[in-house]
Amino acid sequence: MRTRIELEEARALMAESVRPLGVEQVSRQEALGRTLAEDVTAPLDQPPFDRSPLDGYALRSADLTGASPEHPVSLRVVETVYAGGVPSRALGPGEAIRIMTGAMLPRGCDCVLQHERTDNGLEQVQIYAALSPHDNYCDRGEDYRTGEVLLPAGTVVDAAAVGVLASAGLSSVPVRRRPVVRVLSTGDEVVSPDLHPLPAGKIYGSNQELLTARLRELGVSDVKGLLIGDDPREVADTMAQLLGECDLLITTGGVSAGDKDIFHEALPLLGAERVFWKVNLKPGTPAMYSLWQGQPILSLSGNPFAAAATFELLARPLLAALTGESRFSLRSRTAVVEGSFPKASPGRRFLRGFYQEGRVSLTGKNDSGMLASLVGCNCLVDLPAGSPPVQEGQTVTVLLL
Ligand SMILES: Nc1nc2c(c(=O)[nH]1)N[C@H]1C(S)=C(S)[C@@H](COP(=O)(O)OP(=O)(O)OC[C@H]3O[C@@H](n4cnc5c(N)ncnc54)[C@H](O)[C@@H]3O)O[C@H]1N2
Ligand code: MOO
Repeated sequence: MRTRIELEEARALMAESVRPLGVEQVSRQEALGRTLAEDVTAPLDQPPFDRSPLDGYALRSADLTGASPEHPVSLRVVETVYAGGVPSRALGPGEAIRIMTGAMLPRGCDCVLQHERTDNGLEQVQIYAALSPHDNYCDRGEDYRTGEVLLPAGTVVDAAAVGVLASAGLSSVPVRRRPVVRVLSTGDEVVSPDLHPLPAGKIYGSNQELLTARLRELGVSDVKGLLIGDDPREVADTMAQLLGECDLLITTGGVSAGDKDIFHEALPLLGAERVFWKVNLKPGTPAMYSLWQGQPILSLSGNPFAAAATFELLARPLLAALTGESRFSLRSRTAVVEGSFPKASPGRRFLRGFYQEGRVSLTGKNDSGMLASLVGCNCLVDLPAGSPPVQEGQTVTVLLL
C-alpha cells in the first residue's frame, strides 16, 4: 500500500486500476444528459424530399417573366398537394400546382409563390410576381445529408440533440454507461437524519445524503446511501453485498488512526487490497483507495467538508476514468482573492470559495468538520504546500465544482 502520496499520484493510481464501464444503447429520451459513445451519422437526407416553405403555388420561373399586379400571368391550376401527400404528376409549362407548406414539390417546378401574391385561383390563377429559379424552394438534404456526422462522439445529449435524433428517425443511440454507486457512511455516533429526537452523543449523518445528492447532480442516477455502525465484520459483510450491485463503492468515516477507524480491519476482512492511504492534502488526508476483485472502493474521511472536498478531488476523476465522460473532470481557473485566510499551509490545502468572473471570495469557515459554509461554494481554492496566509488581491488557482 502506498501512503502519503500526492493528489496527482492518487488520481493516476485510481485511473490505471479501473476498467472503463463501456457503452450501452438507450432510447432518444433516455439519452438526455448522457455522453455519446460514438459519432451519430445521418441515415437519411433532411428534409427527405424537395419541399415548399410556403402555402401557395409551385411554379416554373420561366413562365413568370414580367409578372406584376398590373400585368399578371395566368396559369392553369392542375393539382393541389397537401403536406404529407405526393404530387401525382410533374409540372408542365403554363401550369401551376397549389401547394401547402411542408408538401413535396412536384418535378418540373423550380420556385414557389405565396398565395398572397396571386388571386388564389383554384382552376386558373393570376400570378402577380416574377420569380427567379430556386426562389422559395427547399432542397432535399439542405438541413443535413445522409452520412453527415450529426452529433460527434463525446457530445452531451441536450434537448436540441434529442430533436436532431428524432428528425433523423433514430430511436436509440450508444452512450457511455453510467456507474452504479453506493455510499456507505460508518460511525456508531451517526444516526439517520429522520430519527427524532436526536439521542445523546449522536449526530445526524449528512455525508451519505450529501454525496448521493452530489452524484445525482452530476447525472449518476443509480445511487443509494446507507448508514452503518463501527463493527468491522458487519461493515465488511455490507461492503461485500453492496459491491455485488455497484461499480463504485464510496465509504465515509473510519479511515483515520483511532480505535474505531475500522476500515484498516474491515478491508482485510473483506479481502480487499488497499492501494493507497493518506493523500497530501487538507481536508481529507486519510483518504484510502482499495480494490476488491478489481472493483474500486474509495474511502473518504468522515468529516463532512473533508468528505465533500475529497469526493470532488478523488471520486470525480475516478468517475471520469470509469465512464470516459468529461463531465466528471474538474476545470481549473486562476482567480483574484476577495477576503483572506489567516493560516499558513505547510501542506497542500483546499478552501471553499465562490468563483465569479475571475474573482474568488472565500466563503467562510473552513474547518474539516464544519458543513454549513459549504452552501454557496462553487469552487475549491487550491493552495500549494508551503503557502503563506492568503491575502486579499492574491492570485490563486481554483477548481470549479
Ligand atoms: N490521532 C489522529 N487523529 C486523527 C487524525 C490523525 O492523523 N491522527 N486525522 C484526523 C483527520 S485529518 C481527519 S480528516 C479525521 C478523519 O477521521 P475518519 O475518516 O476516521 O472519520 P471519523 O472519525 O469516522 O469521523 C470524523 C468526524 O466526522 C463525523 N462524521 C462521520 N460520519 C459522518 C456522517 N455520515 N455525517 C456527518 N458527520 C460524520 C464524525 O462524527 C467525526 O466527528 O480524523 C482526524 N483524527
Ligand atoms: O484531513 Mo482532515 O479532513 O483535515 O481533518
